[in-house]
Amino acid sequence: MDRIRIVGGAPLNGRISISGAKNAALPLMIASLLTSETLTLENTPRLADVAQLKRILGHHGAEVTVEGRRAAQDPFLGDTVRLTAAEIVDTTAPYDLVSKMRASFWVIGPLLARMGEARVSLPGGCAIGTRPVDFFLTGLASLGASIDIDSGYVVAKAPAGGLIGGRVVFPKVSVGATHTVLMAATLARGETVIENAAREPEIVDLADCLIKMGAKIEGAGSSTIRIQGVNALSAARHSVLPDRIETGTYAIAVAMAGGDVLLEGARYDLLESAFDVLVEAGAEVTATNEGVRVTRNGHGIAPVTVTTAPYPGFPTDLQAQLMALACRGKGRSTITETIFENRFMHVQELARLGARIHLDGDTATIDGVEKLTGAPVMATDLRASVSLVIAGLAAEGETMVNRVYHLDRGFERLEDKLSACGATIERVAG
Ligand SMILES: CC(=O)N[C@H]1[C@@H](OP(=O)(O)OP(=O)(O)OC[C@H]2O[C@@H](n3ccc(=O)[nH]c3=O)[C@H](O)[C@@H]2O)O[C@H](CO)[C@@H](O)[C@@H]1O
Ligand SMILES: C=C(OP(=O)(O)O)C(=O)O
Repeated sequence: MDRIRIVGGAPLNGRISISGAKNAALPLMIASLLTSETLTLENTPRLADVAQLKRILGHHGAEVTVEGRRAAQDPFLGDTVRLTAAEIVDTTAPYDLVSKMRASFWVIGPLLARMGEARVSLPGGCAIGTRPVDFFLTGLASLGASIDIDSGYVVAKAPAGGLIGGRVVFPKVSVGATHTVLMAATLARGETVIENAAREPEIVDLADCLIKMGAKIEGAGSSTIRIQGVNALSAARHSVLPDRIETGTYAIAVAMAGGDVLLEGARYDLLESAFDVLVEAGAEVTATNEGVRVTRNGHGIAPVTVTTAPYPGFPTDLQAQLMALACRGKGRSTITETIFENRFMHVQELARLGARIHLDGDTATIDGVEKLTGAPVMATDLRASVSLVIAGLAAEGETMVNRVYHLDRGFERLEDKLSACGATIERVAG
């Protein structure tokens, strides 16, 4: 299995091109199941999760083809993916496909809306908490679906004549449940109102694409989304939003290693809360015509106090990376995780590099150290893995990050992007 080898100490200088967002590309691809016509998605990142979802959509009958990327112009330019689900050939999403990736569970929304039935295995995904699906089930039930659990599968059936618009009130903000009910409601009869909807930019991106396909949606990006169901959706072309978590990750890497990097194609407006924290930590962050420029020269890293929250709050998907940065802070930082109850798997691995972190329930107290020292490490989820890369960039000597397949789920050619900016980092095949 491949590993990533890093020798720390070099600052980062240059340009990093930001890819299309994993967490936007996945629901957008799933939305292709809502129509028999072709959905064309530009700027789709090359990631293991995207490849896995291609397999899942293929299982349901979608033909997925990739128009070649213009590699000669920009090796990081995203793929244009064409998805055509002319017919749904199977409404069951089996365990062996769904268990590898949580977002694949979301096919339940389009399958149920278009075919009137779906049988979908309970999902897998990053090991960061129990991650139940109760909001999805009550949400779909509010659109008239009957729901049963049978041998690890959710069996959902729409009433005769299809789903019926309804009022869905989520008890807690859920990105996945909002995506799923939003997709299902586009083909339901009448009006659906989603209250306490997730406001993440990826929800807005999905809604924008659904609107291009003919859906009638108002309020995406706010807590209340209104959908008027239509009879059918049609072909559309849409460009996937830039990845704000990849953006934040490289911004934190620059804050950690020092240097001056232009994050090309990044959107400042998608990540203001995290940029505010980085400025507090001593980085300079500037929105430019080409993206976002991040620098840290001369100053040390100041400690931070941060609590993760749904958008527009500080994202849980940057919590591990920020913790790596705080390990080199001059003083005590506090990071509270409010979204997932078990998202601290990076703590014991950061400790291998010399970090001093104390965990108490949902709060980590980090006492910054003068130096981190390279070591072999291994992470059990995507963002935890990249936090170890960030720590390795500032550690003395060699850090070897094992189980790289987690990184490949969410970061496109991470080692190439960082080494182009002067980091000593390489993939070791094995
Ligand atoms: C592919 C994708 O986009 N993944 C993102 C998505 O995950 P995902 O959509 O799985 O996360 P949710 O927003 O649903 O989870 C938020 C919280 O709600 C809870 N919950 C959720 C659904 C449910 O039915 N019942 C329930 O209790 C979860 O356990 C969690 O505590 O949003 C998370 C929160 O921003 C991000 O960390 C993930 O990167
Ligand atoms: C938790 C994540 O992914 P998933 O929801 O697919 O497990 C993530 O992107 O950080």
